[in-house]
Parts: sequence; structure tokens; C-alpha cells
Amino acid sequence: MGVDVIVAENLTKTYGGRRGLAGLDLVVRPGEVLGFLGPNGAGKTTTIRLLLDLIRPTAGTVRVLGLDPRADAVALNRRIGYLPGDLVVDSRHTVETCLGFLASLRGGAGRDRIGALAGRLGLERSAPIRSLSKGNRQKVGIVQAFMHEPELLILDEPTAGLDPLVQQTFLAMVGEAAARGATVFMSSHVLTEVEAVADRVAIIRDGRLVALDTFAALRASAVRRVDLTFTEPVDPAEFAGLPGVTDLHADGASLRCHLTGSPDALLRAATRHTVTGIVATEPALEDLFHSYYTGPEPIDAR
Ligand SMILES: Nc1ncnc2c1ncn2[C@@H]1O[C@H](COP(=O)(O)OP(=O)(O)OP(=O)(O)O)[C@@H](O)[C@H]1O
Repeated sequence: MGVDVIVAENLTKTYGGRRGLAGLDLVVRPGEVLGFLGPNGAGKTTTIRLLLDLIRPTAGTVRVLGLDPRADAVALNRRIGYLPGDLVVDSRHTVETCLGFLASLRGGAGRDRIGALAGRLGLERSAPIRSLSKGNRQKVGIVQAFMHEPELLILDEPTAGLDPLVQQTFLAMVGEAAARGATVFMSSHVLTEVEAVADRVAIIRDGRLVALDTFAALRASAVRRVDLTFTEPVDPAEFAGLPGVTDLHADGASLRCHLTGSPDALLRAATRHTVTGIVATEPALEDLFHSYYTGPEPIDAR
């Protein structure tokens, strides 16, 4: 394992008196695809801008590829592919001229891949930028982020405005980048697309990290509903106080409860009887994330 690709410690940004980001601690490992989720105004774009030294932190530190984004901006520019939420380019030029210029800012790196990437995304290279739809402008941003095969891709809402077919192409490109060893940090509002490509997901809310884990672990830590049926009536007292078990209801030979974490203790208790049926209802992914978006405030009020 090489050096951690992004290390943010107590990263904080206030805009005047307004909170942008409130003490973010986050480590992104080499070669992982990290999905960065959160509701509007959570601080996703603020985080991304801090990683790139487009804005300066009020407090805390961040290192990217082992370097300081402020002191090492030029070196990092060649090693990072950045897709901003709002790509600003000279709209009088054609797609070709614009991408060629962006390549020249990186010493020409990636110029030879422009044609192939544009073709793959269905982007007309001779079109003037000003004539492009929102989705086609987004493709220009994607091409310039990927063309020099950077070690780190930082993508702010990359699929905004793309039609479903192009979204699939884009997700395949993320997969290929990860396969060649690149690290991908990508913000999104779309759970399913993040789930399709991300190794882990970070969820931020009100400028703070509220969860950071794999989808599987987040699901495992969620509350499931379990319905058990037996050949004969059971005494709910036998199940009360088992690890992770709450909201117990017994009705004759049926037992219903909520379960958090491992089902092991519950299953061991159940198999003291003859079990005739078990149904465990997983929370829908949307519900799971909704609980992170709207649940109680994080305890650590810095
Ligand atoms: N330049 C700015 N001046 C003042 N406040 C700002 C500025 N940029 C962001 N903010 C505030 O900081 C907070 C975080 O904004 P940010 O754009 O980082 O959120 P986000 O998670 O990217 O949201 P979205 O999903 O809507 O893009 C918001 O309350 C926003 O109003």
C-alpha cells in the first residue's frame, strides 16, 4: 500500500460567519473509488475546492498524494484530473481547441486521447462550446479530467446532465481508471451510481462526516425487521436483552423484532425451539441514506 491519497484533518471552512465545512477528518486510500454523498449544501463542493487549493481552509490541514495542495499546486495539476461542477471555458472556441488548450496546460499530456474519449462519449469535437447542451458541456469536462490518465480523479457531480446511456459509459470509464490503479473521489446525489462503482461511501451533512464505510457495512449496521415463526408459542422474555434486538412482539408462535448488527445471538436463541420460518427485511438503500440525511445532529459539535 502506498501513501494515503487524501488525508484531511479537522478541515474547516467558514464563509464569513457561514459554515461551509466543520472539521472534516477523512482518509482516502490508494486505488479506491470513494463516493462522496450528502444533501444540498452539505459541504461537498467546499471539500473538493479545498482539496484543490481553489479556496483556503479556515482551519485544519489537507494533503493530496502526499503533497500540500497550496505549495505543490503545479505538480498536483498534472497528477489530478478534476471535473468541476461548473466548468468555465471560453465559449467562442470549438471543443477541439478548448481541449487542446487544456492539454497544453499540462505540457500536452493526454492530447492524443482526446479523440478517442470524445468519440466514446459521443461529443462532437468541431462544435463551438457555446452551442453545446448542458450534457455535452459536461462531456468536455469529463474528457479533460480523464485524458492524461491521472493518478487521482476528483469529480464533482460527474453525471449531472448526462443521459442514462452516457452515464453508463462514464461509469465504465471510472471502473477502467480504478483498474489501472487510479484513485477516484466522486461526489454525487445519485445513490445507485455510487453503489455501482464505489468501494466505500462517505456521507456528509451540515459540514460534518456522518458515515464512512462500504455499502455492505452500512447495510449491516442498519436496523432490519425480523419475523420468526415456531412450531409452538414462545416466551418473548427468552429473547429480551439479546444483543441488537429491540421492539420485541410475540403473538403465539410468531415473534417479531428489530435487529441491529449480527443476527447470531437471535438465531442461537431461536434454535432452542423448532423454527418453521424466518423473514429478515433489509432496509431499502434510499431509506438507509435518508436516515443519515435527516437523523439527529452528529454528537461532536465542534
Ligand atoms: N462562496 C460562498 N460564500 C458563502 N457561502 C458559501 C459559499 N460556497 C458555499 N457556501 C455555503 O457553504 C455550505 C456548503 O456548500 P457546498 O456548495 O459545499 O455544498 P454541497 O454539498 O456541494 O451542495 P450541493 O449538493 O447543493 O452542490 C452551504 O451552506 C453554502 O451555502
